[in-house]
Amino acid sequence: MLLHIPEVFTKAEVKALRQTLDAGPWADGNMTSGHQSASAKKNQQLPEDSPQAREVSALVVQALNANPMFVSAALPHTIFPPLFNRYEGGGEFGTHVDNAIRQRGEHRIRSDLSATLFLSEPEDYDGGELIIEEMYGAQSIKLPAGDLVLYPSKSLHRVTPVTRGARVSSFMWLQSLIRDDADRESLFRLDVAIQRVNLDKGPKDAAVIELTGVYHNLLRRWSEV
Ligand SMILES: O=C(O)CCC(=O)C(=O)O
Ligand SMILES: [Fe+2]
Repeated sequence: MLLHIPEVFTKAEVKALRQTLDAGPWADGNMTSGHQSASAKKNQQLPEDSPQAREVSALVVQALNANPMFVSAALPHTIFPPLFNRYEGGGEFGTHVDNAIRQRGEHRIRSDLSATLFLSEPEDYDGGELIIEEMYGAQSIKLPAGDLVLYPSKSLHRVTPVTRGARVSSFMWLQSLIRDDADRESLFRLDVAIQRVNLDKGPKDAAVIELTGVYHNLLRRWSEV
């Protein structure tokens, strides 16, 4: 499932984050690539240990953990520290699949989900669409600054050349409590449905209580903690 999560950050927050990021020591983007994706990648990244990357990375994780739609859809186990990239002057990222395992120091995660948080407004650059190949065909994603797209790490994806302006974003991987995409999507849809019934009938309604029990019992069966 591919999910658009609006307004992870407000416009004012994006502006402040961008001020920090833009002052950082941007470098060639091939520092986090696997062998195949390195040949496909033409962009810049902030070194993960730079103070700017560390500061904004922590804010991104904090905002995501406080975002109910993100938590419900991703059911995060561990979010690998978000990174930052910039494409300009024809920069692009050819078709690739993300590495299955990410390691930093002694932390190792399996990448179940990938996400891009857009930090440039779409009208400020041409190109830079994130094209994700899904079962039903390719989806082209270009979101307002502050919005995020969440997608299964197993999907082939690419970023089209940026021919005007610059596209700055935060990109990240996470391990989910639920490894299987279909199981995770079912839990998300069940949660959304429970919230709707809850709004309609209130939290003491027998159906809401029963369905909430089913949600937690499925989570208990399927989660890896
Ligand atoms: O820039 C993006 O939106 C995606 C980046 C990406 O696919 C990657 O770094 O693996
Ligand atoms: Fe990727």
